[in-house]
Amino acid sequence: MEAKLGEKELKECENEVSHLALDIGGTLIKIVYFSSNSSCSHDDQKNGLLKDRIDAPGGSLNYKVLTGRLHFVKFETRKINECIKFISSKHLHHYGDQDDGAPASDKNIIKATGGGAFKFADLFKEKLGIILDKVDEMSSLVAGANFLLKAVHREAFTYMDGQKEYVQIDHKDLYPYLLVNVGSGVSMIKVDGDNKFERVSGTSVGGGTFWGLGKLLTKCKSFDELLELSRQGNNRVIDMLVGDIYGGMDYTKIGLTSTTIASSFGKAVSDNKELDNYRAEDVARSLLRMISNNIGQIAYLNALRFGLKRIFFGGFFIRGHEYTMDTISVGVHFWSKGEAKALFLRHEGFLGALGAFMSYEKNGFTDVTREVTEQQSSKAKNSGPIDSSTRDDVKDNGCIECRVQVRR
Ligand SMILES: Nc1ncnc2c1ncn2[C@@H]1O[C@H](COP(=O)(O)OP(=O)(O)OP(=O)(O)O)[C@@H](O)[C@H]1O
Ligand SMILES: CC(C)(CO)[C@@H](O)C(=O)NCCC(=O)O
Repeated sequence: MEAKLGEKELKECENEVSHLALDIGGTLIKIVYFSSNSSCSHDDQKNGLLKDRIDAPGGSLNYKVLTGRLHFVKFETRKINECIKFISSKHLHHYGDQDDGAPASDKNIIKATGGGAFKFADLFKEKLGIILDKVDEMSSLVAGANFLLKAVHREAFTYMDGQKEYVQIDHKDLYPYLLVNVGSGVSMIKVDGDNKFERVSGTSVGGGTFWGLGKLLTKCKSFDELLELSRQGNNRVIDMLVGDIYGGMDYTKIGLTSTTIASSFGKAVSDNKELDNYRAEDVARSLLRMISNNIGQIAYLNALRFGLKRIFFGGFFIRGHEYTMDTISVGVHFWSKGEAKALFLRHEGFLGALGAFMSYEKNGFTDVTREVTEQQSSKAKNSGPIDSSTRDDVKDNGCIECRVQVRR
């Protein structure tokens, strides 16, 4: 489902929109923007929401607090013109930083990350008159992940044997962790703190590989169709299992059961079948399992390399898909003998865009995380993070209710 302007969106145009950030990837463009319902009330000030600003040298007078929603929208990069139309129709391009000293044509500066911030800079200038202010992709991913993990309640969860369990994140015990962003390609980042990280590995066998090969092998027209097919398939039809090689037996000595995949797609060698003789469902299932297993294994090896116990998986490949998450989790559990844990994020695909959004902090937004956290603490009288109350399915387009502090 791609974004289209509906009545709801048009209504939102009436709200005050501030700050738009983009993550333009190899396959998908992710957009995050904030729309406010109202400015902060006197009560909010009494409740201490502005306390830090008031106490801070320079005071709070330069800032106002807005309550509203962070919106998440995505488009396919190959349909970048639809994205540009969307931004234009909602007038989002007016909501970056204003460079008052610049000539009129260069006034709107929008934070953007991902390779497309470089590749499409001229297109955005030409079509929307905006300058893309490039934010490093890796630091955006890390900033986005840290923000979600610290500020958004019920953001991280484990998924194993069909069981989803939300994980309460202890802020003091968050670092270090491994962030595995599965986009078109895969980046693995060791995160040690706010803006403290190192990209320790990567693999080109990622979401683009699954979608690209899947498209060729099954003739699927959309990524979701391919995922749906995979749900209905049986990988044992094409994958060669240990039991296929060992006459139905386990290879106990090295810890392999008869049902372990010995060779992904391996049965196709001896089956004497053409592609058409396989069900597309089974092909899709084997492919998803192969890619997910491989990512899980490389992630685990990197966690082992640095002694990391928690691995957070993000990127749009995950897509909240049960079988993908299950395969990755089982892989990490199997190889680490239960020592390491795979965790997933509800806003998995928007880490980079959120990180770019957070980078307005220096100029306009300040302490978004804290404001979001404080909103809940004033509501629920505890110091935990907010319940993100995501309205729609964040797999596609959605929003988080929150409070942000912006420069006047
Ligand atoms: N609607 C969709 N269309 C295309 N791919 C999708 C869709 N939904 C999920 N995906 C998966 O998500 C992947 C892209 O994920 P993501 O947006 O995180 O990466 P990207 O930013 O485009 O890539 P990169 O970071 O490598 O430049 C695709 O390769 C595909 O596996
Ligand atoms: C090139 C990027 C960082 C672009 O997002 C991503 O697609 C990626 O991490 N690819 C894997 C490249 C590699 O490390 O082999």
